[in-house]
Amino acid sequence: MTVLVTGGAGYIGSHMVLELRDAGETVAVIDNLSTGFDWAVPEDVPLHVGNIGDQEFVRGVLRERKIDAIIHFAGSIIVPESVENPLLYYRNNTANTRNLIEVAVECGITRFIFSSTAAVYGNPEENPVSEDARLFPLSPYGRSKLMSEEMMADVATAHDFEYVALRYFNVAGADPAGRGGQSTPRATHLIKVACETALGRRPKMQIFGTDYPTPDGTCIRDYIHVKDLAMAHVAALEHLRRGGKSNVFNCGYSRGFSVREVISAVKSVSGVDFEVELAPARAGDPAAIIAKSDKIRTALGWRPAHADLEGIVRNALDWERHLMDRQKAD
Ligand SMILES: NC(=O)c1ccc[n+]([C@@H]2O[C@H](COP(=O)([O-])OP(=O)(O)OC[C@H]3O[C@@H](n4cnc5c(N)ncnc54)[C@H](O)[C@@H]3O)[C@@H](O)[C@H]2O)c1
Ligand SMILES: O=c1ccn([C@@H]2O[C@H](COP(=O)(O)OP(=O)(O)O[C@H]3O[C@H](CO)[C@@H](O)[C@H](O)[C@H]3O)[C@@H](O)[C@H]2O)c(=O)[nH]1
Repeated sequence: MTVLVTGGAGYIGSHMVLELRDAGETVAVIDNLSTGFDWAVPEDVPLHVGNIGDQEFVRGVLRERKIDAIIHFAGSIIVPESVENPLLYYRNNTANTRNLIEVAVECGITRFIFSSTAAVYGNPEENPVSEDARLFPLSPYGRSKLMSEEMMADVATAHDFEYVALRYFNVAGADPAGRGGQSTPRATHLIKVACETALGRRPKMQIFGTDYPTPDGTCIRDYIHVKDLAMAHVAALEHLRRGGKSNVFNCGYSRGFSVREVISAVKSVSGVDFEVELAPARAGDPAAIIAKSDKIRTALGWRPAHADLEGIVRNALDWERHLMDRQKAD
């Protein structure tokens, strides 16, 4: 039986593929390579290049391989871009997920794991925020993911279909063994941007917003190592295979760092005091968001092993150096 990973050529999906392979699973990938890379998929893992919203294409892949479960990462991920182009997000994240689920149900695939996001909470009334808090996304990105969660709940009621929605907080870092990392050009994620600046790939970086109601005025986020996140999916897959029911879990460490604290960590780990400018706040950014994570620890037995900001930054910097060497060699 094969585990199908959509978006498996992207940042998180490619780590998932590595983790599944390490566990001896048979894996196949669907990716349209819009932000992913074919080289990020190991050569012995079949890569089907196409759109998850294209039902004929997906049906063909599901019929060709005996699929035991789908882990669905494919999507568009940038909060400010979703504010500028909401219809792109409702198509790629909501409509395409709908099309994928419809074919999954038609082909009798009953186990589905979905990449949701902390952005479904918006600005939480309480931090750390628990899964049953009020859901009030501030951006089309967050709403596009919340709609998918609601759709999956309805499908699970109507059909033989169980899902786990994992609400990721801010994913960062790279494979500690150096096999993968975040490779997107023009990335917008804080840790990646700061690492690029430390290594001279950008002349300077900006802090977006300095008068948020937080101790140092900058936004607070819960940064989770991509390897711990991949392990959360392994635990979710085991849960569904044991006959576990549909559920929603936060993926974070229950602690937050401000933008200034993250930049200090990158400066200290890299040893480079790079230039940082203060800039206006970005649209759609909540002030602070930290995961309550007891539910996934208790229900799925998830035990993070890389919850250390310096370690996350070290792995991210190592991957950035690897990308620079790769580009020099090309
Ligand atoms: N990175 C984060 O901090 C974060 C946080 C919360 C949730 N997520 C979610 O995790 C998932 C993966 O994010 P990522 O950071 O790895 O991003 P990414 O852009 O690196 O990966 C997304 C992958 O999906 C592919 N893709 C996009 N649309 C597709 C389509 N219609 N058909 C087929 N393939 C398609 C892209 O080519 C890419 O390889 C996304 O669903 C994202 O919303 C990410
Ligand atoms: O150059 C930069 C980049 C970011 N930030 C700030 O850093 C924080 C984190 O930003 P970023 O790394 O872009 O992540 P988020 O906007 O919090 O969104 C990420 O984390 C969400 C979960 O919390 C996911 O759903 C999204 O897909 C993912 O992009 C925010 O306050 C940004 O304003 C800066 O100040 N300067």
